Amino acid sequence: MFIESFKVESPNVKYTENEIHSVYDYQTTELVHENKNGAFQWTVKPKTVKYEFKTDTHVPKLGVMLVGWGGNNGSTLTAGVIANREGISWATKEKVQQANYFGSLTQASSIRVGSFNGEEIYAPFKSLLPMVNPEEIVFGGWDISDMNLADAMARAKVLDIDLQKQMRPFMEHMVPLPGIFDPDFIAANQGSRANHVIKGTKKQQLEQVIKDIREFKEKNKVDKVVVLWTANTERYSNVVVGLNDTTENLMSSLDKDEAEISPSTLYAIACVLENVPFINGSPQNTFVPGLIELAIKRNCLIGGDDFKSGQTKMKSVLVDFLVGAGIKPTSIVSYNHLGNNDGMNLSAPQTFRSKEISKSNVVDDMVGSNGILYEPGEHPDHVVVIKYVPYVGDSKRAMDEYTSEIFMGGKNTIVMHNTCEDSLLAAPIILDLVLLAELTTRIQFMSENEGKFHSFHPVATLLSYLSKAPLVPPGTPVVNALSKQRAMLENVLRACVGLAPENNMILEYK
Ligand SMILES: NC(=O)c1ccc[n+]([C@@H]2O[C@H](COP(=O)([O-])OP(=O)(O)OC[C@H]3O[C@@H](n4cnc5c(N)ncnc54)[C@H](O)[C@@H]3O)[C@@H](O)[C@H]2O)c1
Ligand SMILES: O=P([O-])([O-])O[C@@H]1[C@@H](O)[C@H](O)[C@@H](O)[C@H](O)[C@@H]1O
Repeated sequence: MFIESFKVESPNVKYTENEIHSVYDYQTTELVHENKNGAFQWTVKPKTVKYEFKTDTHVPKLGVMLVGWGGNNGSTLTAGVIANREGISWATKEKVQQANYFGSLTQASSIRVGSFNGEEIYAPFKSLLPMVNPEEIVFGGWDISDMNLADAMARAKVLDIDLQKQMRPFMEHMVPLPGIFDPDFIAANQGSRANHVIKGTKKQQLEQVIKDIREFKEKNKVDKVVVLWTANTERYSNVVVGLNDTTENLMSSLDKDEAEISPSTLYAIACVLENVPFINGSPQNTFVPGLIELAIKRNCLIGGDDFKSGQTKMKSVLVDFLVGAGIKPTSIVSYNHLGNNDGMNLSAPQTFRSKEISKSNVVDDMVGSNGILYEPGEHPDHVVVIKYVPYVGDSKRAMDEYTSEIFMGGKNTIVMHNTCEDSLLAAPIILDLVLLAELTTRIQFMSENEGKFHSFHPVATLLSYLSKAPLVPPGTPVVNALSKQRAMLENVLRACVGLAPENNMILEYK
C-alpha cells in the first residue's frame, strides 16, 4: 500500500516549529587486528554510537543557476519543471502525455515505512524530510551561446513538438548570462557556439560570476542559490604543485591569470567564495586540490562528478549483482553512440578522456570487495567507447557486453542494448542533485563524542548515488554500487527523523 505522508512518533524525535530533532543510535563495528598467541587475528566489535540530528524545516525559496543553461539538459529540465508546474499535457503519437518527474529519486521514488495488517506500506521518498518544491525553483544561469531557452529547447530536439509549442511562451524570455569560455578546455567544434562570453582576465571573469550570482539572488528574491555545472565536458586540468595544489597557490595563480585554470574551476571558486553550493555534472577534475581545500575551509558544499544517468548507472547495478552473487566479471565493454552536442564535444580526444575515466572507475569498489574472485590488483578488462553519430541526436544508443566466469570454468556473457533520450535521463538527476544539496545544508548533527553540532562535510558524499565518479573527502572510501549509495542516502535521511535503517529483514514475518 502507498501512503502520501507520515509523522514519526517516538521519544527520540521532536518536531518543533523550526526543526526536527532526532536522537539516533548508530550501529556500527570496531575492527581490531592484533597478534594473539603468535597469530594475527581480526576481531569485530559491534558498537553503538549516539548521534543527534537537527533539520531546519524552513524550506527556502531556491534559485538554481545552471552553467550551460542553454544546453540539452538545461533546457529540458527547465521545460520539464515548468510543464509540471503548469500541469501541461501534450499529444504524442500514442496518447495524451501528462508532465511527470519520472527518473527523479526525490520526486518519483518511494521508501518503505513498515507493515500494516500484513501489508507493506510505502511513502514518497520526498516525504522523509521537508524539501524544496521543484515548481517553486527559480531557474537561471550562464551559457556561452546567447540562444534563449525556447530556441535552445528546439535546438536540443529532445521534447515532443506539441509540448515545445506550449512551452515556448514560458521560455522565450529566458536568456542565459554570458559564460566563461576557454577553447583550450573543450572541443574545437564548440567554438562556433561561443557568441556570448565574459571578457577579461580569469579574475575579472570570476568577479563577474560573483556579481551575476548576487544580482540573480537580489532580482529574484531567492533565499538560497545552488549552482550546477551542466556545460560541456572539459579536458582535465593539470594538477601542478605551485599552481593549484593548495588554496594559496590556486588564488595566486588566479591573480597571475594562469592559463591552466579551467572555466569550471573559475565558476566553482566564485561559488565557494560566495558560499553557494557548486555541483559538477561533468567528468572533468573541476575540483582541483586547492579548490577542495578552499571549500573545506569555507564549509561550502561541493559535489559531483558526472551525472550517473544511464549506461554507467546500469553498470553500477549489474557488476554489484554479479560480484555479490559470487560471479566474476572478467570483461566489460561499454559502447555508445549519440548525436547531440555533448557527443560532438566528446568526439575530441581530450574531452573524451575525461568521460572515459569517469565511466571506467565505477566498478573499482565492487571488484575490490571480493578477494575470493579477484587477486589483489586484479580487475576485469574494461573498455569504454563513445562515438558521435549526428543523425541519432539526443537518443543515445548504448551497447554493453559483460563476460563473467561462473561455476567450474563456465562463462556467462550478458549483452544489453539501451536507447534513451540522454537528456531525459539527466534532467531529473539534476533536479535531485540541487534539491538534495539544498536539503543537506539544512541538516546539523553531532555524535556523542563531539559535543557540538556541525554540518555534513562540505564534500557532499551524500550525492554519490547521482554521480558516476563520486567526490569524497580526502581519505574516505568511494562507493559506486548503486544499491549501497541509495541505501546510504535513504538511511541518513531516515536517521534525521529517528527511523532505523531499512534493513529488509522483516523479522515480523519470519
Ligand atoms: N545523460 C546526459 O545527458 C549526461 C550524463 C552525464 C553527464 N552529462 C554531462 O552533462 C553536460 C551537459 O550535457 P548536455 O547534453 O546538456 O550538453 P550540451 O552540449 O547540450 O549543453 C552544454 C551547454 O553548455 C554550454 N557551455 C559550454 N561551455 C560553457 C561554459 N564554460 N560556460 C557556460 N556554458 C557553457 C554550451 O553552449 C551548451 O549550451 C555534459 O558535460 C555531459 O557530458 C550528461
Ligand atoms: O551516464 P552514462 O549513460 O553512463 O554516460 C553517458 C555517456 O554514455 C554518453 O556518451 C555521454 O554523452 C553522456 O554525457 C553520459 O555521460
